[in-house]
Amino acid sequence: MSLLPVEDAIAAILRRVPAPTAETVPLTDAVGRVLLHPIVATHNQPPFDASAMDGYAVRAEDIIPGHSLTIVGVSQAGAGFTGTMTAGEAVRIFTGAPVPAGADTVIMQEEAKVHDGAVSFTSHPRKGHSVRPLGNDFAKGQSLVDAGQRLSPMQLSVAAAANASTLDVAKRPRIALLATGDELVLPGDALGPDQIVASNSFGLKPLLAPYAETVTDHGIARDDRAELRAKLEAIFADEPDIVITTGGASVGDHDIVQEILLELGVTLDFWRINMRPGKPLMFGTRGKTLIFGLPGNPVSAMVTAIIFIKPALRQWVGYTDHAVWHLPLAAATPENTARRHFMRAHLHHTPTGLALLPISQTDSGHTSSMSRADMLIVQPEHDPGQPAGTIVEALVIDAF
Ligand SMILES: Nc1nc2c(c(=O)[nH]1)N[C@H]1C(S)=C(S)[C@@H](COP(=O)(O)OP(=O)(O)OC[C@H]3O[C@@H](n4cnc5c(N)ncnc54)[C@H](O)[C@@H]3O)O[C@H]1N2
Ligand code: MOO
Repeated sequence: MSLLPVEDAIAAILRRVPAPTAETVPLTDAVGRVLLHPIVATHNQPPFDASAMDGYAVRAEDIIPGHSLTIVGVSQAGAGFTGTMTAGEAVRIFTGAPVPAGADTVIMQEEAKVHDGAVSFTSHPRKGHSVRPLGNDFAKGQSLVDAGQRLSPMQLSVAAAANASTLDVAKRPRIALLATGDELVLPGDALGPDQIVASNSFGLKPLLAPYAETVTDHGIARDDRAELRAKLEAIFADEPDIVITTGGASVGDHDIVQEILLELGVTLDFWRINMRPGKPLMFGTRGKTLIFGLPGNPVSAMVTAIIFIKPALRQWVGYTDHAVWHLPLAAATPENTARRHFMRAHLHHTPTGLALLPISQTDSGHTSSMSRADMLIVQPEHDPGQPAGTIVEALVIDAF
C-alpha cells in the first residue's frame, strides 16, 4: 500500500483552496479576522505638535535659572492657545493639547513655580522636551498593519486612531462536521454496552471556529449506508465550503464513508498518508466543496485537522504569519518508523529557556495525553531518535 508523503498531501489540498476574497466589516467585528487590505493612515498622528505633560509651554532658549516667564494663556486638549508666544512668555498647557505657535518645549508642572502670573523653573530642559511632534506616531499614507495579519486588539486600536471605521478582511468558509459510527453516543448520554462517547466534533468545532463563518455540527451518522447517504445529502444541499467527516476512513467492513462520498459525486484526490497518527485521511472535492474524511481515532482526527485542515484554512483567509518553531528537546526521542510522526509534547520552561518535553504516549485513541500536549514535534520518517538538547521542528497546537 503506497502512502502519500505529508508535503504532497498538503500541496494537493492547497491547490484546491480558493483565493481569499474580501468583505468589509465594522471595526467592532474585526478582532481575530485576517486583514486583506493594509490599514493606511489618512492623517498625521498626532495631527499637531502636542504636549506630553501637564505643565508650561516655553521657548527653551528663554529658560535661564532665576528668571520668570509671563503666563499669557492656556492650551488644553481640544482647545489650543490661538495666539503666538514670543520671548519671555509661557502658556499653561495640558497633556495632549497643541503646543502654541512660537513654543518649542514643555516643562512639567512639578518643575515649575508660579507666582503673580509668572512662572520660573527648577529644571533646564533640552529643546523639544515633552513635545510629541506632528506625525511622530504615524504619518499620512503610512501603512500601519500589513495584509495577511490576524487583527489583534492593539491593531484595532491603531486602526481607530487612523480614523478607519471599517476594515477589509477575508471572508471565511462555512464548515460542516459529521461524526460516523454505530458505537457513538453524545456526551451526557448513558453509555450502553460497547458504546463510546463521540468526542471528535467537540474538539474540532472550537479548533476550526477561529477561521470559519460557521461550523455546523451535524451530529452522528450510523454505519448504515442509507443513513450516512441521507445525512451527507442533506449536508451537501446546504452547499457548505468544507465538509469534515470523522471515522469510517480505514479499511474495516463498516468503513463506508469513502464509498458513500464517491456515490454522491465526490472526486477523491487522495487517501492514506505516510504519517502517524492519521494515516487513513482522505481528501476530495465535490464542486466547490472540499471534503476531509478524518480518521475516527480522536488523536488522529485532531492531528490531521491541525496538519491538513488548518493550513487550508490559513490559505483560505490569506493568513501569512504562520511559523514553525525550532526548540531543543528536554528529553530524548525514540526511534521513528517509516511514517512521519507528529509527537505530542509539552512546552517546558527551563532556566535556560523553552524546551520540548516529548510525551511517550503514541496511541491514537489516547485523548488525555493529547489534552496535555502544547506542541507537536515533527519527527521525520526513519528518524533514529534524538538525544536531549537536539533542536527539532515543532508546531504550536493552539496557534492560528
Ligand atoms: N486493518 C487495518 N485496520 C486499521 C488500519 C489499517 O490500516 N488497517 N488503520 C488504523 C488507523 S491508523 C486508524 S487511525 C484507524 C482509523 O479508523 P477509522 O477512521 O475507520 O475510524 P473508526 O474505525 O470509525 O474508529 C476508530 C476509533 O475511533 C473511535 N471514534 C470514532 N469516531 C469517534 C468520535 N466521533 N469520537 C470519539 N471516538 C471516535 C471509534 O470508536 C474507534 O475506537 O483505523 C485503524 N485500523
Ligand atoms: O492513523 Mo492511526 O492514528 O495511526 O491509529
